[in-house]
Amino acid sequence: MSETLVLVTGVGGFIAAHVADQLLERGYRVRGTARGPKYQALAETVKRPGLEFVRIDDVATSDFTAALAGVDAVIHLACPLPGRKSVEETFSSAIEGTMNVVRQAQRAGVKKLVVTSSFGCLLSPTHMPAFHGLTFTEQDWGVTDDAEFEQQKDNKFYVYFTAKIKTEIALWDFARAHPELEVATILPGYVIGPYSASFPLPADIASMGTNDLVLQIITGGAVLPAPNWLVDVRDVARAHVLALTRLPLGGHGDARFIVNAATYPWAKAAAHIARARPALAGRIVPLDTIAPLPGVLSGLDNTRSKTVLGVGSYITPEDTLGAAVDAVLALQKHWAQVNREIRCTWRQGLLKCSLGNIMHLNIFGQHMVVISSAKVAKDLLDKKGSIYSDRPQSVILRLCGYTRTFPLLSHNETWRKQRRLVAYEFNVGSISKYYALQEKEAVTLVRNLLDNPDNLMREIQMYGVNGFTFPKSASSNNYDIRRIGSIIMRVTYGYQVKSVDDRMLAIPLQSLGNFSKISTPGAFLVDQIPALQYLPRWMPGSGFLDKVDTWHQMFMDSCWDPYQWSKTNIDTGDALMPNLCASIIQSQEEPLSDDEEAQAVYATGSILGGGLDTNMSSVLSFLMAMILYPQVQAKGQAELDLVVGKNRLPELSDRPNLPYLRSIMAEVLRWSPALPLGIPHALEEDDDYEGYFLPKGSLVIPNIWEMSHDPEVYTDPMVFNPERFDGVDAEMAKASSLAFGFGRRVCPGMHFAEGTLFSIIMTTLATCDVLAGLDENGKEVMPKYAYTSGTISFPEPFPVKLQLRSAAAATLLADISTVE
Ligand code: HEM
Repeated sequence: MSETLVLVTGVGGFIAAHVADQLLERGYRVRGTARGPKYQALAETVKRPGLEFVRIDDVATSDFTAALAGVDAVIHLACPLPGRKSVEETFSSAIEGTMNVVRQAQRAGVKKLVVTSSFGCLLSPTHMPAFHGLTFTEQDWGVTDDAEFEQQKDNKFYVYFTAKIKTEIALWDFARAHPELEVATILPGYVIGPYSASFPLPADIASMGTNDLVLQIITGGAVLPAPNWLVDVRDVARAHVLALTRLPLGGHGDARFIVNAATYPWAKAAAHIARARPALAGRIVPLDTIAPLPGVLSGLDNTRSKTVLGVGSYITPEDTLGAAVDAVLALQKHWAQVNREIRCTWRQGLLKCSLGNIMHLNIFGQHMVVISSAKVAKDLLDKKGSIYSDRPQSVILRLCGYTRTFPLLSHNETWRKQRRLVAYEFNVGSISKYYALQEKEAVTLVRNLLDNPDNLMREIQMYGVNGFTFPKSASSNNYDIRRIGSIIMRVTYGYQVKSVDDRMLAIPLQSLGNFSKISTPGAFLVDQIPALQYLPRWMPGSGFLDKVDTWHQMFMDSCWDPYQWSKTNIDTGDALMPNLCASIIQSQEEPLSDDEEAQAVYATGSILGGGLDTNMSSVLSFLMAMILYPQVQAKGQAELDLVVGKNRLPELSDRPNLPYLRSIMAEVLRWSPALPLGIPHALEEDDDYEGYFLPKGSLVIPNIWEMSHDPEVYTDPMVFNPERFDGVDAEMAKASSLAFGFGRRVCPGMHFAEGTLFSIIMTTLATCDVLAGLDENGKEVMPKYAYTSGTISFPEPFPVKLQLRSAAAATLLADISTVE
């Protein structure tokens, strides 16, 4: 064994472990640094001749005297990946961490230093040049800009790459001032591949390295629409070791090395995995939904890594991807074995994972906390509402205007103002004034469905698939599914929707459809690279900005037009009373200021967005459940016959006397929550929960579907079984409240929503049998429990048939006037 002792910082990390392996194979002695618990685990489990460990808790501030004793060379790799730390900590770990090690090494007389840098040090931290069809060489440098940084400091990638650029500059400045030092830097592309066989496997996603992107692809997550300069971790480790052996290599112009196998976009990687691993293909998002890159991808020139370092030929991207997929699959198996089951399925357009009750993911540097237990959701989102009530901010949604409405506003004063404006109108004490309206609209829905049952599913299909496009040929009466939209327009603005083409509802619906498309994770690169919003309109890749203009205009019209109509018509009597808009306007002694008026416009605009699809989804789930569980239907009808009789239609005032119907409604909300993953919250401060560290800025996703299907709480959770509540309202409330979210962001329309849903349940069951529809051959088609993806989830289309229970029921339905 060689006498040369190399200090490897952050030795448990993805690349560092391979570096240590390769050094040992070449006969070097290795001393690895690791932090507290990691140090303990390494010292106890990794026993190899020539390898020792030393504990360093904070690379930026710790004393390295003991670590550097007798050391001949340092390979410095320890650095957090994007988003793993706050801005200050990222800078401190990257710049101070590197300089602390380098300064102390120089003082200790160590001459040879190899430092891991990044491809990000070759270009601006905006990454715009990545799409300009260039070829980067080691002569290229990223330039940082303090003013731009101020604008971009919420962008984790920008922060990370700024820190890396500053680190490399500081390092080379120091090297120039200390010519006795022999320094080399390694600038790899995205590093993926197998894990070292001699070190412990990563304990969680946060410590997977960039293999988390591979995990994301094979578990149906979004495919990163970013340049992918791809390189195998074994080649990157080899380059570090070769650089060490080749030192001295000259000044910074000569001793930087791009280490990269190929330019291989993530979409191509996804396509390759789908082809090479057919068993995984079904898990990968449909390839045609992956957003195209916004320009011509630039390349990295790796010539010098071959000619100067002697890397020779790189492992091919296909082999690297194969090894990375195997590594990730093995890791999942390993995690499962250590009794922490990981279940990842692509269902609702978002990564839905559960690892025990709470799971921390790090995806493209964005921390995500997925909560799958009602208790944890309440502990965090309810009890610690002061720090768990923010919303993640999306550039594309802001550009289109949607973040003006309070469901998407940050947890700030404007959100508070808007929420207050609607809270009173929809609180449990105020909503009874809308009961009559909800009852009438339920009657109209049932009547229209009896006349033409096909409408419901045909239109729902168009909503789900095309994003709320209206059928061009729909006749003016066929707007059953918009019955709920009609209720909301009536309640919010006092506006009676006149026909299927009524612009006052059609525009908001189209705007909602746009929202659905725009908010799909990963759909717009500008969310990853915010600088794209400033692209000049003539530039390739700026086409999305024209669409943004159209969507923005439609969003503004959808909020302002109905508001203006309502405001103008309060006094003419055309606006039907009561309505939310009138309540807001009339409750003010003075005319609203411009800002107050804008808040009223966006608060009322939020109601249609919040209350339409959610309620529609629940109504469809109710109809599906009635077809699949006829015994439940019969029991509900029996209760109605007993309590209400057959001589009148039920009313919302009957609700207290209809416990079985109440449990049907609770079971609908539990069985098929309309927002299976809720709306993500964002964490405003670092938090600790039962040993988990949850970093500030994390996206907190309440996995409502999992909570509502927890087998430990709900026996046979997939079975629609209202009996599970034993008629106890508190048990029903526990289940149904999950569907409406948590904490300060809890759905403000929940009582109103329950009124609408209950009206439809009771009117349908009192008058009709809900039966399976027929296919073109006259055969019954039983619905399947299958739901569309998207934030709000609908049952996949299924045919339904309503059949009048009696002639008396027909008379009762016909007798109700629906004209106000
Ligand atoms: C079955 C029907 C409904 C369901 C399942 C539902 C569910 C939800 C959920 C899960 C949230 C997110 C809560 C969170 O962030 O933790 C939410 C928010 C919201 N809902 Fe509902 N909702 C329904 C009906 C309605 C109705 C009828 C309205 C309006 C009258 C409405 C207005 C809103 C608004 C404005 C928000 C945003 C609240 C905020 O961010 O402060 N929802 N809803």
